[in-house]
Amino acid sequence: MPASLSTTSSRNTGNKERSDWKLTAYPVMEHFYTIQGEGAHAGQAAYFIRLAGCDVGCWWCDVQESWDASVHPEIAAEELVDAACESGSSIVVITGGEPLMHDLTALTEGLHEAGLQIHLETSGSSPLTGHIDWVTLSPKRFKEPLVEIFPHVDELKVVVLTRKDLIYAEKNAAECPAGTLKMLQPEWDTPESVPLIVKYVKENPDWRISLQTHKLLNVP
Ligand SMILES: C[S@@+](CC[C@H](N)C(=O)[O-])C[C@H]1O[C@@H](n2cnc3c(N)ncnc32)[C@H](O)[C@@H]1O
Ligand SMILES: Nc1nc2[nH]cc(C(=O)O)c2c(=O)[nH]1
Ligand code: SF4
Ligand SMILES: [Mg+2]
Repeated sequence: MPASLSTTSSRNTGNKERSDWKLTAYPVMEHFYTIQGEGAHAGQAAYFIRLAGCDVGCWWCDVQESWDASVHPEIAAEELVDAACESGSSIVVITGGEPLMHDLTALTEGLHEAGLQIHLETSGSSPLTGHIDWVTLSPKRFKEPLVEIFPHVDELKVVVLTRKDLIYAEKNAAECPAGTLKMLQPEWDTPESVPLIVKYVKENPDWRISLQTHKLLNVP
């Protein structure tokens, strides 16, 4: 294949050299148009790009089939941007897997060139790349966020199973900018966490509850 037609890898190598954004390819588990189910933008139509690969390993993760990038196809940024544009959405959510395992420079350049707003769902465990309009940080004890992400956080969303997670939520909130939206999200299969979260938010009203409403609506 001529060099001009070959795709370049999105692997997050820290290499700042940039090639044409259209040809940069990412391992993608799925991309689809749906309703944002979680957090501050819940209820808004959004195009989701779920990049494959995750090295965090949360045992309760609801998308474990995303972890192994090698079983998912590489898709060029141009195809992803075209699909997002054709959906008619004005918001694109980049999620995963752990999307920051990939250099998001090319993908975000293309999405912005198309006039789209870019939201990111991340554990913050790899370096932040690309230009993002809304950063949702969901920190994990299994692989802690890098401190460099904290100044960029718009929304902190902590998954709660037990009381320990509320302490972990406060520890992370202390690192985030003033004005960060602070969300507690029940782990889906741990309904016992709900009374704990309700009590906590009533006593600490600077926190809000985020529910995975897409699972209630039965949409992707
Ligand atoms: C699948 S993750 C992908 C993005 C990134 N790896 C992260 O963890 O933020 C997307 C969101 O779903 C949350 N999540 C994953 N499994 C969950 C579960 N079983 N219950 C509630 N939230 C969950 C994560 O904490 C994160 O906020
Ligand atoms: N509808 C819908 N909303 C979501 N918000 C965050 C999600 C994610 O997996 O990152 C997600 C998802 O998987 N589906
Ligand atoms: S960091 Fe995100 S994708 Fe990775 S295991 Fe945890 S919830 Fe799943
Ligand atoms: Mg999800």
